[in-house]
Parts: sequence; C-alpha cells; structure tokens
Amino acid sequence: MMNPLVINLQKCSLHDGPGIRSTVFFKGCPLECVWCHNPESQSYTKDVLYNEERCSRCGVCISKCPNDAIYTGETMICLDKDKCTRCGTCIDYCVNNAREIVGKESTIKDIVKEIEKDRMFYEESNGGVTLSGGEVMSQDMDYISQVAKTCQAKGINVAIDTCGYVKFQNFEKVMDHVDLFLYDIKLIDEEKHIKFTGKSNDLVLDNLKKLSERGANISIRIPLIGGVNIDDENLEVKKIIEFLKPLNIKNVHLLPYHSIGKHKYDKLYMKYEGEELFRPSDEKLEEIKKLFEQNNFKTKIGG
Ligand SMILES: C[S@@+](CC[C@H](N)C(=O)[O-])C[C@H]1O[C@@H](n2cnc3c(N)ncnc32)[C@H](O)[C@@H]1O
Ligand code: SF4
Ligand code: SF4
Ligand code: SF4
Repeated sequence: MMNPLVINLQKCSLHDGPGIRSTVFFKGCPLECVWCHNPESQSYTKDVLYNEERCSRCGVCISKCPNDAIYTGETMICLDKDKCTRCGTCIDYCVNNAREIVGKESTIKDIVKEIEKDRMFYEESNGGVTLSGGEVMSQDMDYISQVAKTCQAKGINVAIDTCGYVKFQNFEKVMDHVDLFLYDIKLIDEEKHIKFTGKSNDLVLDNLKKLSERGANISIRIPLIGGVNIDDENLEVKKIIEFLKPLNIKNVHLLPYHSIGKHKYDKLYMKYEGEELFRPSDEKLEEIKKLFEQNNFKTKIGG
C-alpha cells in the first residue's frame, strides 16, 4: 500500500493549535468546501500546478508530454487531467519553473524525523505537531496513528485538525495518541452543508458527539463565511451553540473567511465557486464571539 501523500510540512505554525507547531498537510479530502483555501489538498492523487504568470508559452512541455495531456488553450497552456499520469516530465523540461508537482509520499520515519527537528520550539512554547490536510482522518489510519504514537512517545504534543467526515473507527484508531482535536463545524443545516461542502453533516455531528462522550480534548473551529453561515439573526451560529452546549467542550475558535487560497484554483485548472462569499465585519465577529461567551464557551477569533 502506498504511503499517504504529503503536500507540505509547515514549520513555526502559530494558528494550528497551542504554541509553536509543525503542521503536516496530508493530501486528499472527502469534502469539497466552496471556500477551501487549500484546493490542492482535495484530491488523493498528485496534482500538476501551472503558474500562468511564469509561462512564456514556449510549448516545450506540449511536445515533451508522453501522454499528449497538454495543449494550447485560448489564453493559457491547458491540461487534460484524465490523460495526465503525473509523471513530472513537463516539470523537468520547463525552464521557467511554471509547472510543479504537489504531493509526495513520505515514510513514517522521515515525517517524524522532520517533526522532531523543531522539538526545541515546541518545548519552549508548549507547542507540538498538528496533523492536518486535506483530511488527515481519511488517510491510512495505521500510518497516521503510528506517526501520532511515535511523536507522543518522544514527548511531542499531537493535535489533529479534522472536518470529521470519516467513519468513527478512524478516530478510534488514533485517539489514544492525540492530545487535542481541532474539530470543524461548518454548518448545522444539512441542506446547506450538502450545497456548500458536497456532503451531509450527519457523520460530522455524530462523530463529534461520540468523541466528546469518550472524553477527547476538543477545540471547535468554525469558519465564519458571509453567504454561507452568517445571517442577521445569527440563526446558524445559534444552532451550533445549541448543538455544542450538552457536549463536554469549552474552547471555540472562530475563523473569519479569507480568500488567500483563491489564486491556487487557477493553478490547478479548477474554478473558484466562492466569488460571492465574504468576510463578516469585525462588529459581526464580535457579536458572534459574545454569543458563544454568553454560553460559557472560551472563544477566540482566529486559529
Ligand atoms: C484546510 S482545513 C483542513 C482541516 C479539515 N479538512 C477541516 O476542514 O477542518 C483547515 C482549516 O481551515 C479552515 N478554512 C478553510 N478554508 C478557509 C477559508 N477560505 N477561510 C477561513 N477558514 C478556512 C477550515 O474550516 C479548517 O478549520
Ligand atoms: S514549458 Fe513551461 S514555459 Fe514553456 S509552455 Fe510549458 S509551462 Fe509554459
Ligand atoms: S505530468 Fe507527465 S503526463 Fe502530466 S502533463 Fe506533465 S508530462 Fe504530461
Ligand atoms: S474539509 Fe477542509 S480540506 Fe476539505 S475541502 Fe473543506 S476546508 Fe478544504
């Protein structure tokens, strides 16, 4: 079996859990959130990225591609994703570095070795490692739980950043080796959840209840997205609060929408469907924060 693909191991991360952390982004996700700032993390296969600004349209990649997957479009060099085998030939021949491959197989040993390098920072800041993505909980869970177990055994704090859309057995496989779950709730309204993420939220909410019942340490993350879960009466937010109240959860992080991942859609030949979305005003964010605080949640704006 292939090891999971890693997109990137980000050092000195300050928004993916407490302290200074290294965040490992695994590739592949069962959801397709319209606003996702990491579109390169959605597919479970490698992707070829194309940077149009660097491309001189020399055509070399077209002639070198062994699968005839590249062709000239009206304004850019196009890719037939069905034909592309991610062999990397076009990347090797592009003198302008306009193409790059995303996703690299990594052994448990290599990942842990890389994580360990920043141990000093973790110790000084009460940080650690965060396993994220994409959706880390939808990967090979023997691999993920081994990474978590090895890090914990070395005294490194382990957090998991998840959308929760996986079978509960995946949580059971890893939870003994996890110090903190950063668990996303995007919407309670099921129809809207399907509309904006492509999937029902049944599993997400069910798993959260079960995790909480099992005594897991959980911080909730809620992306606050104008046009999706923000309204004048804060209806969706109030539903989230009512859902969380009976659970054994105290910490809530509100993540205001941003569009910094938008440019990546072009590079992946994907269409960004979130043009209408917007960041809630600072007043609105404070209003929502207050609502959570009134219900005894320790709430912060940001990751
Ligand atoms: C990329 S996701 C990876 C973890 C997992 N797949 C999830 O959705 O929880 C990491 C965090 O980024 C948030 N996020 C994604 N796109 C965002 C955007 N455009 N603005 C604000 N937060 C965003 C998600 O809600 C999640 O809390
Ligand atoms: S080889 Fe590079 S610069 Fe030339 S057309 Fe292909 S992507 Fe553009
Ligand atoms: S990665 Fe290989 S198959 Fe895909 S476009 Fe480049 S040369 Fe063609
Ligand atoms: S669940 Fe997370 S990684 Fe997956 S599409 Fe949504 S925001 Fe992106």
